[in-house]
Amino acid sequence: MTSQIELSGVNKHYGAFHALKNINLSIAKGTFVALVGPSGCGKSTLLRSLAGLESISEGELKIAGERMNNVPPRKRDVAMVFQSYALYPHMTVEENLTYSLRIRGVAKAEARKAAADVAATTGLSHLLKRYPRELSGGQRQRVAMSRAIIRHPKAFLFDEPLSNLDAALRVHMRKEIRALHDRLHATSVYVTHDQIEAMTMADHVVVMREGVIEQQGKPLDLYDKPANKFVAGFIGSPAMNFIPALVAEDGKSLTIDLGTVKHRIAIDHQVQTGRKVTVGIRPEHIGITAAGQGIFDVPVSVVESTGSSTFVTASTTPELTVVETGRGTARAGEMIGMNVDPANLHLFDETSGLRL
Ligand SMILES: Nc1ncnc2c1ncn2[C@@H]1O[C@H](COP(=O)(O)OP(=O)(O)OP(=O)(O)O)[C@@H](O)[C@H]1O
Repeated sequence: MTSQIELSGVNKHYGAFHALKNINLSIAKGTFVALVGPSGCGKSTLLRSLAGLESISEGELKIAGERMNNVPPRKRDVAMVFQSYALYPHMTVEENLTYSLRIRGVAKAEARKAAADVAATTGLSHLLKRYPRELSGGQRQRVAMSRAIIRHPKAFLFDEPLSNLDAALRVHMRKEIRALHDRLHATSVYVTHDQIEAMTMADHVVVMREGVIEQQGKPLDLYDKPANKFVAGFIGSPAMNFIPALVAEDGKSLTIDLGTVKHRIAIDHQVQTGRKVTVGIRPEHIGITAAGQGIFDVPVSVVESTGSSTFVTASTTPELTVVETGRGTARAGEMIGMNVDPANLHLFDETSGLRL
């Protein structure tokens, strides 16, 4: 498939600060890509570099096959949708939508027709005469998206567009944005610090840390086979449990260290005997049984239920979190047994953090 956006060896320096480090990323036409990572990892810088709002220090950026390094933002033919909406407060919805066409010389009647068409797609037809202050957060976000759509850009660039909305509306809007992307056969790059948003919306997730792409791939591939401990801890909620361990002399089991107690658990592939590793176990991959019935027993410190699922914290060192479906059976202050399937264990080198 042809690449709509292609970054090769991209670096960005802000003075002495190295904000993007050797970024290589190829985005096929029609793909929805999410850039995720903790605050300050460089995801906004990367998005702004695509838009031309930041210049890149080294490397090459191509959009639809054309080198864009020195092309000004307005000539890149990409549309950015911001968290702050960036609507003109003194203009009606219709004027906000037609403005970018009008300044490009499109005739008034044609621009109004385009606005009406886009508004029909985004459910804004009845709001065209309103001012931004007369709209809800979700409606303003829809105007911001409509304003991007009306230009038929080569790519949509979203910078945390849902951060200002409440939880229920976020869930609704993420479906709406994804549906729009599909309907328009768009190419979208979406920045978020919310890994659930990234996992549910994107075809391709790019996980960044300190200016580096730590891993990129399909959402569930990142969940199933995180390349390192950082990605393992970042993708998945609640976060993966990490336990220090030593590979036993048979190379097929581990001694995990839970503070005061050590336990032997089986692994499903051979690892060098005596190697120090970190074992990762997702909270949803631990089974709870009665004490004495599992592979090992732990004391329960906290039980939190949302009704549909129950979060159990074991007061081991490090603490372990387990998610059970439904109300669960664990009680704070009691002992429980834990079971893990060796196929669900993730092993990382203790020093490098890389997957084994
Ligand atoms: N104009 C600038 N001058 C110097 N440093 C900057 C500038 N803009 C950003 N940075 C630094 O570059 C790093 C990456 O910033 P960026 O805004 O891309 O992070 P982010 O991943 O989008 O974070 P957040 O989720 O908090 O928005 C940060 O450490 C930031 O302090």
